Order: sequence, then structure tokens, then C-alpha cells
Amino acid sequence: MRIAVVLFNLGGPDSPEAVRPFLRNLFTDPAILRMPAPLRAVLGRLIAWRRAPTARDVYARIGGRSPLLPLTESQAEALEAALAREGATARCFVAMRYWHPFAAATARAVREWGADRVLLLPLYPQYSTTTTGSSVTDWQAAADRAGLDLPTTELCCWHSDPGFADATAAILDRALAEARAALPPGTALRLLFSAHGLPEPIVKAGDPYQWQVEQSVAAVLRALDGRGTAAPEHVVCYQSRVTPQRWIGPDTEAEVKRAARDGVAVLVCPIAFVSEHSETLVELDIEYRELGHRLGLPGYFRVPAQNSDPGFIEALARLALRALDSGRPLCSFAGARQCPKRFGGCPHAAARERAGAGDAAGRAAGIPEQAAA
Ligand SMILES: C=CC1=C(C)c2cc3[nH]c(cc4nc(cc5[nH]c(cc1n2)c(C)c5CCC(=O)O)C(CCC(=O)O)=C4C)c(C)c3C=C
Ligand SMILES: [Fe+2]
Ligand SMILES: [Fe+2]
Repeated sequence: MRIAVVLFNLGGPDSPEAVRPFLRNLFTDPAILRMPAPLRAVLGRLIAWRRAPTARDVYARIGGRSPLLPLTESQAEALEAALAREGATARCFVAMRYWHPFAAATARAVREWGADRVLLLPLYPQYSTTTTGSSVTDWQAAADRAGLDLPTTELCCWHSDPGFADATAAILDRALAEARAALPPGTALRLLFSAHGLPEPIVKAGDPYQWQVEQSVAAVLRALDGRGTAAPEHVVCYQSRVTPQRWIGPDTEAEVKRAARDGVAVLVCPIAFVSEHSETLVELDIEYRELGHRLGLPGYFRVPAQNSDPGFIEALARLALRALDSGRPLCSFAGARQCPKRFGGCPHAAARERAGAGDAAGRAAGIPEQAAA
């Protein structure tokens, strides 16, 4: 049995010239800009054109290109090796949503390799209609066009997976120890869990992302506690607003300012990206760090993203094997529930849509906080 594991990620420009077409692909995606097709095509191009100079400046600060593809390829290689150690004949492919390699090329590569089965594995722990949902739709169209008609298993979300939480807590634990050692004794430290933001209307329409981010934070804090490390005070916040509409908050930048006012140091932990990219390397490592220094923050530290951390890759391999065992669309949540695809492919979305926003809403919807997978 030859298993193709298709890793989904967002993709990023590989040169300054690629920035505008990459942004055009992003802003004309119906999952991102929710309006009728003709209007979306016009407005999406306009927004891409307006955003391009800012985005080009961002990428210029990290060598003119996104690091996302090489880092995702390294994750693919490491995951393939981890699956081989478990005895699985699997090959890992990468399908990016907005820049090369696109799903079309990957679907052809999967067919040419002669796969018998496909596992779709999003490198987004939390499900959003704008990320995993969009990639799955894109893949299905690409697979149809490539004549790829194979048994396919989708992994929907893995926000509370204990393996993911443990691996993340181990990385956080090391960063916490380093930050505490670097600070003068008695300096208070606040942990900022920073996730990519989302326009508020998308969350109000039932997207489960924000709720799942809160669940990831809870799972990581439990895992940290399990390691015997006392977590400092923490906040969940959202970065990378790119459109003028209202986005979910609190804003990471506002939290850095608040910490400066409160005279506490911050340790920023990315919670919705599993590899470094422009927003961790520029927004977190340069812009907010400089802001903190300007405002007299007692200290600014950052937890590295998982990238190909061995504990994280082992966790991904276990997730992949569990999904393959189940053989059906899978949420790695509360005992591997299956996705009935009622709403955007994720049952949590449907529950959350009924309940409204926030963690309390999730509890009201009867969604357990503890992962049992
Ligand atoms: C309305 C616009 C956007 C939504 C919604 C959005 C959701 C979203 N994005 C990520 C993860 C990443 N986004 C990245 C870049 C990026 N995202 C947007 C816009 C939206 N994202 C833009 C315009 C850009 C380009 C960069 C810029 O102009 O500042 C990236 C990575 C990039 C890289 O290094 O190349 C990631 C990763 C998530 C998880 C998410 C929703 C949950
Ligand atoms: Fe984004
Ligand atoms: Fe799910």
C-alpha cells in the first residue's frame, strides 16, 4: 500500500516579483473574500495591488522571500522518515494554497508516484474555513482535474492533540527557562500566546478557529503543568491584521504595549503556525521587539516555532497513523470524532455556530475542553 501524505500550507512568495501574484491568489480566494465572483475578482486584485508594497517590504527584511516552502519541505522529509520508522510506506508531498507548489502540480505528482491512498494533513492545528477548509476544496478540484480518484482521508483539526500539546510545551518550557534566567530576579513575565487573526465576520459566521486556538492554549498549559513547570500569567492574542474590517482580538501589538505599561516582560509563543514565516520573523522578532524596547519593556522573548522539532514530527506521525487507521475524515479531538462535513468540514464549526463566540460558548455547546484522542 503506497500512501501519499499531502501536507497543506499557505505558501509564500519565492521572490519580490512573486509577491503581487501571490497576494492576488490569496485575496481572490472565495474563502478569504466572501462576495460574488465578479466583484471578488476586481476587489481581490485591487487589495493585492494595494498590499503588495507593504508585503514586499516585509519579505525584503527576510531575504526577499518566504521561508515557508523550505521549512515545509524539511517537515515533509522528517515526517516521511518518522512514518518509515513505524513501517508505513508513505511519501510526503506538499501542496501550497497561494504559491508553488500548487495543488494541481502535487495531485499530478501523487498520481505519477502511483499512490493507492491519500491522507490530507493540514499544517494548521486549528481548523479555519480560510485555511484548511480552503485547501481541502482546492485539493478536491485539483485531484478531479488530475484524474486522481483514490480513497482519501482528511485530517480536519488537531488543536488539542496531546502529542502536539506536549511537543509545543517542551519547546515553550525551554524558552521559559531561558527567559527567566535572562531577567533580573523578581521581574514579572507574561506569556502572550499569539495566533494569526481572522476578520470577525468570519468567526461570527461559525468558523471554529478562535475557539480552537483557545483549546490549543489550554492543552499546552496542561502539558506544561504536566512537565512540572509553573506557567506565568498568560493572554491569548491575535496578530497580522491585513484588512480594514474588524478582526478578532485582543491585538498582539496592544498586548505588548499593555505589558510595557504594566512593567512586565513578555514571552511570545506562536500558537497557530508550526513553522517560522514572515509573521513570526518580522512582526514578532523585529517589529514588536523594537516596539517593546522603545516602550521600555523589561524584556522581550519569543518561543521558536515547531519547524522540524523531533517531538513535533513524532506527534504528526502519530496523528497521521491514527487518521489512516480510521480511514475516514477525522477530527483529532475528543476521541477522534468524525467530520460529518456539515459546515466547512468540521463538526466543531457547526457546534460553535449554534453556540456563538468564545470559550464559554464552546462549553455551552457541550464541546469538552480535554482532548481524549
Ligand atoms: C483577509 C486576509 C487574511 C486571512 C483571513 C488570513 C488568515 C490566515 N492566515 C494564516 C497564516 C498565514 N498567513 C500568511 C500570510 C498572509 N496572510 C494574509 C491575509 C490573510 N490571512 C496576507 C495578506 C499574507 C501575506 C503577507 C502580508 O501581506 O503580510 C502566512 C505566511 C507567510 C509567509 O511567510 O510567506 C501564514 C502562515 C492563518 C493561520 C489564517 C487563519 C486562521
Ligand atoms: Fe494569513
Ligand atoms: Fe475538526
